Amino acid sequence: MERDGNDYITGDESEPRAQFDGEASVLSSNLFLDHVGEVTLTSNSNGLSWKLVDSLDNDDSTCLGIKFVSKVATEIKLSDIYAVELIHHGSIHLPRLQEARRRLLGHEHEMYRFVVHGVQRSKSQPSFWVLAVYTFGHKSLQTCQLWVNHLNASLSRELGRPRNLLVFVHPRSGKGNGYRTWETVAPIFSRAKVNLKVIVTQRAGHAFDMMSSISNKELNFYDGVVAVGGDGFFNEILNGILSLRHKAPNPPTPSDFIHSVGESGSFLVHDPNETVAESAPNSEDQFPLLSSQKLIESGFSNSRTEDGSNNIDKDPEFPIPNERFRFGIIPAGSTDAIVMCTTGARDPITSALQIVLGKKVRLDIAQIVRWKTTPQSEVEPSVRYAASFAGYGFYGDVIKESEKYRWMGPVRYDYAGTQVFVRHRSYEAEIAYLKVKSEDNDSTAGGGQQVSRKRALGKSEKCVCRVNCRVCSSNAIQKDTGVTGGTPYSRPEETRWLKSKGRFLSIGAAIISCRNERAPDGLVADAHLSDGFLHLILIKDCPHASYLWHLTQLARKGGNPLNFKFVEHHKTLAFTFTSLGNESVWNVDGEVFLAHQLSAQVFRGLISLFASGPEV
Ligand SMILES: Nc1ncnc2c1ncn2[C@@H]1O[C@H](COP(=O)(O)OP(=O)(O)OP(=O)(O)O)[C@@H](O)[C@H]1O
Repeated sequence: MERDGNDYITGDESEPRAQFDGEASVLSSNLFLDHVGEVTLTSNSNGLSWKLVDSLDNDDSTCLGIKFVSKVATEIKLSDIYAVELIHHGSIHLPRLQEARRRLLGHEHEMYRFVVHGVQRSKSQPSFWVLAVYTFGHKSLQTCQLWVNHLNASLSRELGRPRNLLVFVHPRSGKGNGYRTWETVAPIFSRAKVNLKVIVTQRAGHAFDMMSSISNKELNFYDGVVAVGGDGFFNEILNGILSLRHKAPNPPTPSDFIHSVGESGSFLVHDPNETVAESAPNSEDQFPLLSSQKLIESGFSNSRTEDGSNNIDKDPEFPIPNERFRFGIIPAGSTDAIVMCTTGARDPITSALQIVLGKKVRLDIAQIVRWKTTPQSEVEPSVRYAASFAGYGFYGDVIKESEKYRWMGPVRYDYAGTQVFVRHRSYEAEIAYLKVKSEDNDSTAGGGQQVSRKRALGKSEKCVCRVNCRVCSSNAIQKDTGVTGGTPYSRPEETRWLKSKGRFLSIGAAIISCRNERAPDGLVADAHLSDGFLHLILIKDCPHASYLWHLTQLARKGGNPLNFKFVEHHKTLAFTFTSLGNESVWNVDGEVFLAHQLSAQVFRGLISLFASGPEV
């Protein structure tokens, strides 16, 4: 069958035609597409498109004279293709009419084949990405090979896709499925030809140890590190990388914060040359290593080799923030709030696809400095980084209680939550937080008049963080992060502290919305991935029934858990906490952290994740 003069002939005989369209080469030929029929396949700089050679060949195109538009995809963007591979000789399934005609003409059923692996957005749940597989066939191996080479060359020019990744698998994460989750997604990485170093952890702290001792040279070889596990496991890897490499001042503190070192507003910087003495790990902290570092004076960590020399001195730089290096998470935990906030789905396949396609979002990180573990303890600063949430009181008690029931799997949180709720404990504390300009007029800031204004504006005013979020890409607050970027509080005369003192059921600092299956909109629905703010949520002591109502709102899609008199919501950049009575523990990204007194600050967009942000 001839079409357009000599341009195209049937798939059985056609040869691919390459043309040059400006800079991009355009390849076109007739092939057979599995379950669709004979198509003209064309590739250009945007991707691949195909058209049925003869629509009459398509069984579905007409019926009793009524024309149907085919629902089968007719194109795929290059940015949605993650692999192309030649597969063995075999059959291509064709629509009945084509099949019958080919049989009649005695054409061979089997042909050479290649597969284009890509992604599609799920129609029912747009944040879920599903695998899309297109198998093309042709009688000539050469033709198939030409297409594979052509597409692979195009893919190799796609920017930002990882080639080398370090993968940590927590085999017992969540319901104990960590390893199985990895086995489900591993083929996606091998098809995409990503080189992997996979480490299955043997114990808590294993990933931290490896990430804190890996040389910068080796780290620079990788395009990123992937955690197959939950939020706590990701936190361990995050801390492993940042604890030795992030050079930053201590969080600012008000002048009467008794244990701040130096004058109010003066900062200490991580000094890699500082001498570090090891002390026994604090067994009550979930995090075995960070708390084991006794830090002298300025209190920051260091890395030393056996001969006492400093690893970092000899090592090339591993800058933080790092433009190239990204973190990935394949969800296998009990809560997986970070994955839900950054991909919109709690789905290992979606996460794996966003990693191999090299998606990128920036994420704010909170630096939490503990000054004392008990009222009597020495000033012993110890640093922890958090990506999603740090909470005290109810949140700390639940995580501490739930540790007793780890054997229950994820339901331990519901069980422990009920027990802690029944006890209804409150804790006396003083919080100081930095006033930021937006608190004066921003409808999202809570407390006092702002809360009533927010109530008046209603829920529809919430600006939820989504793909290509404008808030995250604006540079209104901090142009950059940390000391290099110059935080607004780097000039003490410009800072103003506000205080809240009393009995609290809970104190929470959300870095992101913390969406999860128990709280579908998260604790702070309009928190952003990289707006450079901490959302301080202070829940004052209140009657049991009121607190229950708050929790009910939290568990409801579209609920408004912050719309209560006993709830204060402050957007801030830094805060301090001092316990004044009986004590709870802190919950940092789902892990226990003991602190009688701490200071915290946020670094805008400090790290990047292989994720695209939630679609909805
Ligand atoms: N092989 C291991 N055996 C025991 N514990 C481990 C191992 N590897 C990592 N851990 C620790 O288990 C803790 C919890 O892991 P993870 O966050 O994956 O699960 P989770 O608590 O079920 O999930 P989530 O944090 O989402 O609620 C982490 O702090 C990590 O240090």
